[in-house]
Amino acid sequence: MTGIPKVLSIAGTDPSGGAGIQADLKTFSALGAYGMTVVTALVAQTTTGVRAIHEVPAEFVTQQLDTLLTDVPADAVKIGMLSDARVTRAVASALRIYRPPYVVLDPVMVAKSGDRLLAAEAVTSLREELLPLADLITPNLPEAADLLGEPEAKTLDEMRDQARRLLGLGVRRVLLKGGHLDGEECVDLLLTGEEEIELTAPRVPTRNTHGTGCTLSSAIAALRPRHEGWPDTVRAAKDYLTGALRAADTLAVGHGRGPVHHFHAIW
Ligand SMILES: Nc1ncnc2c1ncn2[C@@H]1O[C@H](COP(=O)(O)OP(=O)(O)O)[C@@H](O)[C@H]1O
Ligand SMILES: Cc1ncc(COP(=O)(O)O)c(N)n1
Repeated sequence: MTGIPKVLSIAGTDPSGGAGIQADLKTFSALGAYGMTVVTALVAQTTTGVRAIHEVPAEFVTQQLDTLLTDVPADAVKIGMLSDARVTRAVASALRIYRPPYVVLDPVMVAKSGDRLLAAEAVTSLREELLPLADLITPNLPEAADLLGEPEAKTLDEMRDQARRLLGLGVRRVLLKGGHLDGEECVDLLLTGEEEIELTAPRVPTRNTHGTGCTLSSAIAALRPRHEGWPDTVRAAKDYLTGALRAADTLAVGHGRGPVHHFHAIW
């Protein structure tokens, strides 16, 4: 495409600015995209964890989507926290109507603090209604295990097997993130149906990893309209995230797991 991509995040909030919709907008801006948002939940959270969640009614999520997308079509969409099954179905239904060219689904379930961001009973709707509409899903290891109803992968080989089984659920492409495994490198696996690609980055020695998943999925959505294909896009997005992690310790935000740092760069 030519021009500035208009990219939509459908997600929950983080007042500390490290994760959720706030992280998504920072990522879009840093990567030269025009950011738009549809809020699914207001979350009282910070670097130390989630205190409370105020859900947005599904009808109002639909109203936001209709209002926005009838005026401004999105060149790409990133989906994050959906909070419950009704919101999940509302988003699925809007995707069927508006058919954005690229849909990146980060199946957010549990915050790093351990708090649930998607009701346990909504996992079925996510799997059955939303997964088939996504061009790429970006689960971490606990999310992949939950989607498959299996124990969490502990090795790269187990990750590869689970990524293949995720494709078997009817998704087009899977980026299975390996940040939760130990090791000097953070290895993610991209399965496109045609290729299986290992994406490796040095593990940045920081505890400030709040918002890594949000940042990666947003970077993919921001970059996809201007890159050749998914492997190219995901590589560039991971490079951006690794840079943001390297810069994380220059920030001093909060008393818990601090956020990654978004800085402006030309990609
Ligand atoms: N310390 C780190 N250094 C470099 N990359 C990391 C680090 N921690 C996580 N990542 C990368 O950040 C992305 C998201 O990480 P992961 O922890 O797997 O998922 P989530 O943030 O959704 O829990 C992945 O690309 C992962 O490889
Ligand atoms: C609203 C919202 N969405 C997602 C996350 C997960 O964050 P992370 O990227 O650290 O896994 C979060 N903490 N809050």
